[in-house]
Amino acid sequence: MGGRREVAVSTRKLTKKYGEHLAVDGVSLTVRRGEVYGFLGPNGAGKTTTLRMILGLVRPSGGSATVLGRPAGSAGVNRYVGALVEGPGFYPYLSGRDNLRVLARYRGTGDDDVERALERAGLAARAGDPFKAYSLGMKQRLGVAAALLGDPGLLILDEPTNGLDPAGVGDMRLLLAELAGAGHTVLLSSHMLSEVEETCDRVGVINKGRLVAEATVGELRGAGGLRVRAEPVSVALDVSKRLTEDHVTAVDGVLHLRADPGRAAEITRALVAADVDVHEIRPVERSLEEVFFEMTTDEEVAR
Ligand SMILES: Nc1ncnc2c1ncn2[C@@H]1O[C@H](COP(=O)(O)OP(=O)(O)OP(=O)(O)O)[C@@H](O)[C@H]1O
Repeated sequence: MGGRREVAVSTRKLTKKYGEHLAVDGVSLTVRRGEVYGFLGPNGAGKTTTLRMILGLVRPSGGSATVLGRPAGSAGVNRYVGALVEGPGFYPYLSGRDNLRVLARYRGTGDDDVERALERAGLAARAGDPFKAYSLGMKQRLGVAAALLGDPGLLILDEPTNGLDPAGVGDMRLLLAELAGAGHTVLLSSHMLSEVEETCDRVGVINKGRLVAEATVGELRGAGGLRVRAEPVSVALDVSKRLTEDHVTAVDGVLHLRADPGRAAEITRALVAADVDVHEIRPVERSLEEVFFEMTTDEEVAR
């Protein structure tokens, strides 16, 4: 039950340091087979670096990643993985179709596969145009088409809606739904909640290199919270973090705890036991946007 065969991607305390900077800080996430998983976070949160480690393109400073039951980047595994991570090097003077044909040769697939990928990515009508004439959105579609070559079971797409207009975003949503319906697993990143909330089965939220939540969209939305005004704020923050495994943000001296509102009495007791004066503690209902904003707001900046 729930064994390795159910898991498409799993990372354990995956970490990447650039000098002293922790770009990815102990990320443990799980993508199940057949699901569309949204990896959500603001710019610079560490999404691309995490995806690159999962693909074996960047060596982790610590922790590990497993893809389809094998170590990330190990021989043979990438055959089952299609990826769009920062524009692949396309030849500017070749058409979209010919660019894909070159890649298809590497992947050991044929022209039928290229046509199917172009069709699925919504690029068939312009497949004969040179790459350099493509708009950003069309380049993005070509990147997705390239990821689809060989019909891999697992797709890893870094910001696939980047540069797409609203119609393009809608098309991408349909494509993802179609892929999921056909049994593919999709791991995609985005910095826009609205882009993942309809499409994704589950969401991992990353902020400043750390995974701050992993849940279904429904769970995130339903997740209760508590608003606490207490002094001294720094002690209240420490206690709250301890009680909620770090799921606390402080905005203007008010703490927002991602915790079951039913825990209000327990949390109050712990605060008082730490000599904190509790002025107010009450449950809060928030929209998904607020939940996301709270989880990804830089405490220091917001204060
Ligand atoms: N090769 C590198 N050398 C040094 N720092 C890096 C390198 N790659 C990424 N970083 C830093 O690591 C952090 C995370 O970057 P990353 O690109 O993974 O974030 P992201 O969530 O994908 O953001 P974006 O959506 O802007 O691409 C950033 O602070 C970035 O500046």
